[in-house]
Amino acid sequence: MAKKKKTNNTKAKSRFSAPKFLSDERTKFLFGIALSLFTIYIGLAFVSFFFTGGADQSKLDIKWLELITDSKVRVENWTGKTGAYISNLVINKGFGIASFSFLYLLVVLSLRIWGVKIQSLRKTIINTLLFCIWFSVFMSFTFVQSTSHSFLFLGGIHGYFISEWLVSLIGNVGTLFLIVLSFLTFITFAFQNSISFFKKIFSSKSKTDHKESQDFSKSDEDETESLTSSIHSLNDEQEDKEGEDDDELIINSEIFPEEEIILQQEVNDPKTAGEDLELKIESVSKQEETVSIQRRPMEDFDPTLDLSNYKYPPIELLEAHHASNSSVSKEELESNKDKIVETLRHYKIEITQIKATIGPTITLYEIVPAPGVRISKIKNLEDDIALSLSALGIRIIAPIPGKGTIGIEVPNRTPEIVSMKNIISSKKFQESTHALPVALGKTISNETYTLDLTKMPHLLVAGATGQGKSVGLNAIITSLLYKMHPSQLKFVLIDPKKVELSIYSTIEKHFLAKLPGEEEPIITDIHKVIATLNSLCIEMDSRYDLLKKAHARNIKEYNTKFVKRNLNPENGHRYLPYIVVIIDEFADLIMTAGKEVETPIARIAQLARAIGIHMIIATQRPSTNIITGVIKANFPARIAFKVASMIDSRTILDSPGANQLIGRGDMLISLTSELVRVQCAFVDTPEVEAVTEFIQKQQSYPTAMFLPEYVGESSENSAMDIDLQKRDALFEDAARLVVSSQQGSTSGIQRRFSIGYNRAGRIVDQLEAAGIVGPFEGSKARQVLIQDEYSLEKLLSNV
Ligand SMILES: Nc1ncnc2c1ncn2[C@@H]1O[C@H](COP(=O)(O)OP(=O)(O)OP(=O)(O)O)[C@@H](O)[C@H]1O
Repeated sequence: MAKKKKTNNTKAKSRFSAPKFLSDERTKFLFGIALSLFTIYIGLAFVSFFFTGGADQSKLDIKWLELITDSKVRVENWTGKTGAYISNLVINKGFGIASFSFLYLLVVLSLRIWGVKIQSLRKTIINTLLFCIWFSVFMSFTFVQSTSHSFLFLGGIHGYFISEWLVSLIGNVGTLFLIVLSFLTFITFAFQNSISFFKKIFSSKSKTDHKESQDFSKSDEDETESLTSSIHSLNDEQEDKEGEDDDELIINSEIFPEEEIILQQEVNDPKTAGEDLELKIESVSKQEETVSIQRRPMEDFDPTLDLSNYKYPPIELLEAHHASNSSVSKEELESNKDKIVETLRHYKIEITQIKATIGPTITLYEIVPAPGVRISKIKNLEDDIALSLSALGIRIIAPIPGKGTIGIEVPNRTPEIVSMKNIISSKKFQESTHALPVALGKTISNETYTLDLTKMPHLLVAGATGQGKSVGLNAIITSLLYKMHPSQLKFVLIDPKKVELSIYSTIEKHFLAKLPGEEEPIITDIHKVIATLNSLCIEMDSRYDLLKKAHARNIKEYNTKFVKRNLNPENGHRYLPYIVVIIDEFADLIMTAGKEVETPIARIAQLARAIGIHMIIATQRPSTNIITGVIKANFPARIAFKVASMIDSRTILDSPGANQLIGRGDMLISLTSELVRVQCAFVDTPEVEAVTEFIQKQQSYPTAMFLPEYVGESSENSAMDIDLQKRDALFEDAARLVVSSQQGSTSGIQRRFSIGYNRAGRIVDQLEAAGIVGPFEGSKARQVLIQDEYSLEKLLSNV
């Protein structure tokens, strides 16, 4: 099977790839030069033909062979006999002055060889040829009389014959109509939105006919301008699609990397069972391919333009952490294998095959039990095997999903540190096309493990204290800092412990978002946390409104439209950066504020996926009163570091396993139902500081990104302070709205009366003071205390 794939793959490659010498840089270079010179030569020949064609004509009437062999024959054309001959052939005997379009084709071709892609080649060739044919007929038909005494056929012989034939067939009027029709057909197919262009021309024309508009000429101009730009943008879109196709081809060819195929082959190799089992050691390349950091190409409208000189942090800021790395010795592997086999035999379990895959901190022994052995029997021997190996953190996976083997994970005696440097520079991370790429560490087979945060779409991180949670969060933030531009990503950092995330306060103006008027970029105070989370809910609502207005289904579509300049900033549209909310000690928040934080978090978690707000919440207390059902339901992606008990593991992952981890960054990741064991990349505080310092030194935005203002509807800001004598002008109308709809939400009033959030908030406070709505209840709408309009009117007359 694997072989088949491989041959198919190579076949596909050979079918699609050009001969090797053609892709050679030197061949391309020389070919490019040759074609450019040839283009100039032909250009000169054509131009010269206009001046010298008459004089040369008689000399060109001899046979071609004679012309080139007889050196006595001299011509006036600046490019000699060849140029004169080609010009005469292409212009006079061919397409007339329309032949100049061939020069355009040659220029496009030369540029393509030099690597400059201005248009799709196929489209250019087809359009140019069609235009050339049409134009030559048009020129012949239009100027047939005026050039009858000249040596030059403006439409060439081709145009002359076709137009003569058409005139004889359908007459002058018919030919004229046909020429106009064919021109419109050409335009319609060459430019996709030309129909709407024409429609707009006609509609604007009819409008102006009816309306005696004074600035007639101005509006017309505008119209044309916008249409031209829409034609451009459409062309660009098409180009992009074609570009995407190219990309897809490359990606497809990378779907089955060779290493993987070889690996599969090994697994499928039939292996004879024997008394003395031979240990097969899976050789997984320790050093994954690394690449120098490459940046994504810029798009039409460049959201990064404000900080166009921004430099991404260089990889040298991170450390390699090589010092303590050592590999697992053959003796260690053999001895572990013997102990596993011995323990299993002790319980009368025979195995037919055993294979070891060495990971950075653990080694996976895969065994194939003899027929008839019950898998649950092996699963129950976890403790016995751990005892015989005298190792902590043995985990048995029975069976390994999709492999048909049983896995026994045994910690290595000397674990290796997986450095962030290695992970960031890995090809997999550098070439990842994820919208929010996160590099977490290495899997058991030494592969870099990356995630797309937008797909999660929220992440729950839990683990006992000291097991690597903070390092894990730093790894996530660092990998995002290495891949994203400040205009594309903002963090909201919430850290009740006050110390863990403070390291990032220096990049406030580049990468952080906070409430307006806040001093501290990292949110530590519980009241501010509540305000920030509610403010994020407002931001979420306003983003949804923008998406609705733009007819976009998600932030990606919206931003693409914005980048293509299809959305007008004057209508409130703006480039939407992704917002990643990181809460370091979630348990603290739930303990102190309970529902007040749980509700907005759940709301964001449920709805924010499409509009680019993603949450990562971390906790060291994985108990059910912290990770509640609501939270669990909304955080399908979870990471568990080592926890104390199986119950904790179940709370986080819905299955045991996290209690058997070895700590120091050893983690289990649950995305779907499957668990993946990954060694988290290690990034030390000085490394993070170096990265943030590098960013901080660069030009920044004037402030952090401001989240929408949230009116502190906190209970302390009580209704008692409100003076009802200074009621808002909309107070009574708002009261009627609230009572008739029986909904006391600030945003409802804001929308209904098209007023700002602050004013709507003040009105709601006044309504509360007047006893029309109840007190603030988190992000839920307030209770309406007046049931009918009659009671309301009575109350209003007394206020
Ligand atoms: N990926 C890793 N590789 C190697 N060592 C690690 C890794 N992650 C953590 N460690 C070690 O474990 C120690 C504790 O890690 P960390 O501070 O991240 O734990 P924590 O779970 O955040 O603890 P707390 O909850 O108390 O903040 C680190 O100082 C480091 O020595």
